[in-house]
Amino acid sequence: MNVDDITRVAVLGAGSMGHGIAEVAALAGYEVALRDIDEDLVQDGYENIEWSVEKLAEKDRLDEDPEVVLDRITPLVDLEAAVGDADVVIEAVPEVMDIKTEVYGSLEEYAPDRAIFATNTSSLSITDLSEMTDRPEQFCGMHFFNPPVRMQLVEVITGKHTSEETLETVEALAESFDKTSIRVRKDSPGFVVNRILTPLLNEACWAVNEGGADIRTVDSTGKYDIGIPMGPFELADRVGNDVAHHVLEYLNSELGEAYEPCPLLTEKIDEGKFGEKTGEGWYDHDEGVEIPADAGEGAIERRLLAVLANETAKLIEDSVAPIEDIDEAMMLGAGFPDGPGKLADAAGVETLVETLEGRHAETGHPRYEVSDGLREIADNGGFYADDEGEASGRAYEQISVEIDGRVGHIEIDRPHRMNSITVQMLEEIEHAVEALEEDDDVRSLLVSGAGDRAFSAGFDAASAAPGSGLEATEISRYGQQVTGAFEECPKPVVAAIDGYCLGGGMELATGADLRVASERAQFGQPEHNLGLLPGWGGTQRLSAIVGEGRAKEIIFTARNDYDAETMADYGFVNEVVENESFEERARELARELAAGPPIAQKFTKRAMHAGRDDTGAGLEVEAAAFGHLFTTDDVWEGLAAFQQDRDPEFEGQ
Ligand SMILES: C/C=C/C(=O)SCCNC(=O)CCNC(=O)[C@H](O)C(C)(C)COP(=O)(O)OP(=O)(O)OC[C@H]1O[C@@H](n2cnc3c(N)ncnc32)[C@H](O)[C@@H]1OP(=O)(O)O
Repeated sequence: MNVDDITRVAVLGAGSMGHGIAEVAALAGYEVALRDIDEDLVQDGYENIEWSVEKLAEKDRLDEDPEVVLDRITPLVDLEAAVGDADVVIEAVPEVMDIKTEVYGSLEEYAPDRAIFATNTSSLSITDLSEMTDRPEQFCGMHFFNPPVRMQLVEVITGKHTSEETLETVEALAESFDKTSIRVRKDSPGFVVNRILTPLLNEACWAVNEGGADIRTVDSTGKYDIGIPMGPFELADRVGNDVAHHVLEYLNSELGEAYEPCPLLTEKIDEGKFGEKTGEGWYDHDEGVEIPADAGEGAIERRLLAVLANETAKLIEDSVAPIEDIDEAMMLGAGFPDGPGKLADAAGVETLVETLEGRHAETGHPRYEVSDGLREIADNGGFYADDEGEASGRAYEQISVEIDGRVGHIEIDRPHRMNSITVQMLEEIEHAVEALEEDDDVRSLLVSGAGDRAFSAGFDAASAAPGSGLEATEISRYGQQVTGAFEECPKPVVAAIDGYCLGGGMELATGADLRVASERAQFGQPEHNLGLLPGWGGTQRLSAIVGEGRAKEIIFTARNDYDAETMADYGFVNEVVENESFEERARELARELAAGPPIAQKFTKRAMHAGRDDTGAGLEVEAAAFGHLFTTDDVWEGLAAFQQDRDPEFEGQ
């Protein structure tokens, strides 16, 4: 079956995953049957979808009426009616073998022969499940992440009997759901994301169990030094300690003692402290979770990275997935800032091997045995090393650069985090602008954001940690320099703005000479919501374009929803273009400018910018203030409120 032949999708199980998957399928335009074993369960699932679809509409993220989406979903209890005419059946019933056996038995009886079966299991063998049916070649894993409507990743897992045609169709189906699929090429316990994430959580527990660390130190290391969105304990409380323990027990039974659950984790389970859902886990969630930004320890960082690297290498060695797919999966499925391969390369794979060897000598525990795969990767010079053993790494990791005729195109490329900007990305942008400036064949620059949700939502708030004012002043100065690089570039620069253009992202666009926006673009300088000020030139350069009155309005209101037409009225946006034709129009404009007179363009930019008041002095005050603000309680509050999705309460401290 081809993906174009699919019109009807049946989802079995209306729990949190089932109803989420049904919603995703309906949003993509499929007719969906949502089935569970009793009326109340199906109705609960359907009501959850109603709530979620309404939320999407409120956020302006629906192209059609919510009722139209909801009308595509039929809640049902009768299995035969649910699957009788289905092209694809996605099973998301509880992870209990007996329940699955019963479901697949009946399913085979009612579903048409053409139907593909896909299971959302996270911890059972795809091959075993496929063998419960008469169509194992039409059976594969389709593993979504929670909540499906928000999480970008789908692992498509092959079973022993799965045909290539089935895998390709399910991958295309995931794509039509607007998801990114990675193929798990072997039916291996935990697939990719859980296989890497759970040993990380386990290792965090072992670090505390051995008495050398407390949970806040470990979480501070994970969150602020490695840069994962939550500390390991914070994350375990979010996914549920019971869930993490269950996956570990499964890995332990299938793969051996290296996956022995840490006794401290087992204790939490015995005490019923499952995390957020029970109000208490590693943290007391009535009191809230506060993780210090500066309590990380290098030894713990190396230990966590070493375990990540070892697991990753085992998956590669076992042909479960190549490194590029593993890295992408961990970024999209677990919010890693970079994949484990990239993180390990940055830390030095050889160092991580030594860390594992040292811990193995000390404890004798099998989880520290260095896999053959990791040794080989270390010998080759890293996960992203070429055959000669030199780090080949792509020149850029967080942006992509291409030369299209006479236009140098820089694309900000972190769509899974709204193209938010890290210090590494600033370095890459600076390097790219310099390289394009020096390339005589390039006559104009175009800068845009990957995907259609954001040009950029600003500085990466997840990696920002209040603390050293001096460091923040430096980050501000550096951001000013990079956002100013467009201004100083002698060639004309066009910013192509689609989706959100906020904070540092808007400051980057401010540095461009012309701005083209899609109708759906949204602008703002929301830094005051975080207790900050626009620190990458926003207090200076925005006024030069829209005038001081408008600039103050934009900064003080801290809104994030200025629409493109309004920003065109304010003089910020030069052209607003229909969403569909926007990208082509931005390219066309960049091409037009590339045909202009380079010397006249260079001197025009220089003359116009030289005529401004003393922006240099203003930038210096901005950077000093930005640094000072990073030492205040208000920034703690602002960043915490963003991460916890609530309104901040500023005390002016
Ligand atoms: C000197 C420069 C300073 C600055 O630039 S300070 C930062 C200024 N920017 C902001 O304050 C904007 C922060 N972001 C937002 O308010 C919201 O996002 C949006 C309005 C842009 C979109 O909201 P929604 O449609 O509900 O999406 P979502 O679930 O919030 O975002 C999707 C994923 O993107 C991550 N993300 C968004 N913005 C940032 C950011 N600025 N830094 C780091 N991550 C960001 C989220 O956390 C989430 O990630 P997950 O799916 O893992 O939960």
